[in-house]
Amino acid sequence: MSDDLKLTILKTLAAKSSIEDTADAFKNVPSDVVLGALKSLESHEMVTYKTLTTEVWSVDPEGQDQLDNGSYEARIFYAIPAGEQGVSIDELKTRFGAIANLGQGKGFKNKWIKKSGDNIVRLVDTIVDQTKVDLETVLATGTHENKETIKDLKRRNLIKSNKSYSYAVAKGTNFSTELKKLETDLTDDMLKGDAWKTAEFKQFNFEALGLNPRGGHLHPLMKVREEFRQIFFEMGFEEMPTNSFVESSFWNFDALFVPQQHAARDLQDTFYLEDPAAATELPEFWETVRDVHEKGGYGSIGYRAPWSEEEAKKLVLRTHTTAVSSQILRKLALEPYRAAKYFSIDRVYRNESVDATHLAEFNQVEGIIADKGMSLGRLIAFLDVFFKKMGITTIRFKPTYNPYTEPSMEIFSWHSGLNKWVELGNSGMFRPEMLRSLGLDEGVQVAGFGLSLERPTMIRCGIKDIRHLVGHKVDRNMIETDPACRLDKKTGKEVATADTK
Ligand SMILES: N[C@@H](Cc1ccccc1)C(=O)O
Repeated sequence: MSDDLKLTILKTLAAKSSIEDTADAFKNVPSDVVLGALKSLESHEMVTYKTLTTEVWSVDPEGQDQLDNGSYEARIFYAIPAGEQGVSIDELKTRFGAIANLGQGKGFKNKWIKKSGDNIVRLVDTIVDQTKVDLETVLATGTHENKETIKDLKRRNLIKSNKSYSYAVAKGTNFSTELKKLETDLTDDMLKGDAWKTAEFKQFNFEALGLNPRGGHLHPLMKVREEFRQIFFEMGFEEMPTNSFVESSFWNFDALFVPQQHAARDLQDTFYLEDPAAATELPEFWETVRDVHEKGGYGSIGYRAPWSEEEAKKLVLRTHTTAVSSQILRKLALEPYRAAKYFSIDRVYRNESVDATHLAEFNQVEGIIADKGMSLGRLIAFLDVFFKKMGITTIRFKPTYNPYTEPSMEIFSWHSGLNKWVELGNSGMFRPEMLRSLGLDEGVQVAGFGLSLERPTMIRCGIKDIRHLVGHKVDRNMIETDPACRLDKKTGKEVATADTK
């Protein structure tokens, strides 16, 4: 804002005590510039001002045509020869086109012309083209004293209005012809002397909008995890507590009827703890588990191989969240029977070499459904609904082997982007060797399924390398801008689905 203009305003006020209309006083200054200067002076109470609004009319192209060539009604009038014969309506239409009707209408109203059979004849000898006269007035003065005329011309789309603003200005309570420079900061220089006592400070503008703060963004894994949680809750599941990454081999393997000689227990697959290396004791029912491994039971012949208590005590970083499910099922077995659905989503560890599709630590989404009469058919139906809720509409199953489930099924989904079936997870009906030795009643069937959290997240966010989901490899730009990574906290839902990516 130029101080010059402000000074000019103040000086004009000093001389005249008020400015009636800034449009007259500052002809060449645009009104928004004047307004800026006035606002600034007003904030220091040096002036007060009132806004004056004027409506200025200008001639539209159609009005300009009538200014140049006469109004439509005048053109029609002059096209009609004097005398009783007149001219045929058809001929006027051919000569004047669309404006013939408009001109005739106005001519009838003005009593210049009348209809006679199929012809139009004159009623008067001479006319005054009032429309043209009125348009000339508007062109010259920006308005017309007759408000009805303005209305009529506007209705006929011959003129249009433009508002212009100017201001009436008077002296304010702090009026002076000098501009004070207001301080914005209290400085240590001011404090060293007496300047702070007399300094005048600029007021804070509490109306100004601040910059939008850079908010946090959810990590894609957290986002997809939240979606899964919501789906589980919607479907009546309870969340299992999963706070311990370290479990005994007993819960991670033995209670699940994984034979002690199984390849998955090898050092290549499982991280064993060094210190402490072993759990001090096994749960009270460990002998039941030992017996089913060594000798069988519940219709099974067991593995008929030696089972070592020491092996079961070894502490491991849990290789799957089923190590948590086994404990929940044991708890359930000790309570009076009830149907139950549990889920967990948490970190597991496997001794894998890391590449674009493998991490040594990743997250599992796991669900178990315990119910009398639970069946493979119900599990398939359930998984269908479950994955549909994730936007994954096409799934299919392939038989597989797990030591703790029979039958077992791998879950595949059709990935339209990759144009192939991708494996999503694993599932099955827990074996009686496991359920009965955990203490669950005969007749209680338990279905389970597990999948990685990373795979659906990669599909969802279009991430090709799983390593880009962890640590410093996470693409911050993607997290901040990819709508798939923006989670609506209320609904937990997102726009993109596996099929649209
Ligand atoms: N634990 C299995 C998943 C699973 C859970 C429950 C039943 C069947 C399979 C895995 O790690 O892949």
